[in-house]
Amino acid sequence: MSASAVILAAGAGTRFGGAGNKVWALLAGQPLLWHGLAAFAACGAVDEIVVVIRSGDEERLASLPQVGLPLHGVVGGERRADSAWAGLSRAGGEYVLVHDGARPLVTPSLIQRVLAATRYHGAAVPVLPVADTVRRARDQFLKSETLDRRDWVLIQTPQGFRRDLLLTAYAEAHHHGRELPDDAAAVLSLGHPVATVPGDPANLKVTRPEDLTLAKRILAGSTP
Ligand SMILES: Nc1ccn([C@@H]2O[C@H](COP(=O)(O)OP(=O)(O)OP(=O)(O)O)[C@@H](O)[C@H]2O)c(=O)n1
Ligand SMILES: C[C@](O)(CO)[C@H](O)COP(=O)(O)O
Repeated sequence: MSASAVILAAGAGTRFGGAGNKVWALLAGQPLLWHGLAAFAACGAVDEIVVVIRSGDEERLASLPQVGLPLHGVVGGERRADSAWAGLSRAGGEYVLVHDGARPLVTPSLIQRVLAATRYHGAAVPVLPVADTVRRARDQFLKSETLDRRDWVLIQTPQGFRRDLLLTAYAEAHHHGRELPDDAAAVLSLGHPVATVPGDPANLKVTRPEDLTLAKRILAGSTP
């Protein structure tokens, strides 16, 4: 049963600031994107990687050190969902794992965990419990509304799906003009269940500059 990884690297990196797309920022001497590619190659359960890049990044992608799996570069779109669709359209596996290129600390064991649950349930995502109180706030002041955190989880990637299911879900979402924060949202809107597996607190999304500092500390094995 073949599996493809679709790694999304076509964002603008607006919140990260600075020049260029954050997936090319260096972590331990290699771009953030490369670390994710290496983890998928090391997991031993994926047959190919589709890397979704911005137009103009083709040479940069080709110049990355090889990771030992076939890499196919495709150009992404304006929104994350557009890029996921572009990657999905190139993926050939029976199963697909869609991953943020901005999550460099994904591990082979997390990938294997997601893929095993995906094979069983058709759709699976890694999640973290919410440790802090979650309360609505506006204009720098708290509102009284507080969520029961036991009912909520934080969602990570990679998110795994049967490829035919995710293709149908994205086609439907596009047809209805739905905004999709992640890939699971498309599948959930079909009414299909999405299983959860334990995520990894270290699998952070590098969103702002301080996240890169944290990722460096985690990789160096020091206490954040
Ligand atoms: N049109 C887009 C938007 C996002 N992504 C990718 O999706 C992942 C998660 O997105 P996010 O963290 O929001 O990245 P950016 O869109 O680059 O950041 P920002 O929203 O701050 O501009 C990133 O790996 C990003 O490269 C993508 O491939 N195509
Ligand atoms: C897919 C995701 O990483 C799950 O937590 C998240 O939804 C991406 O959000 P972003 O605003 O595109 O960073």
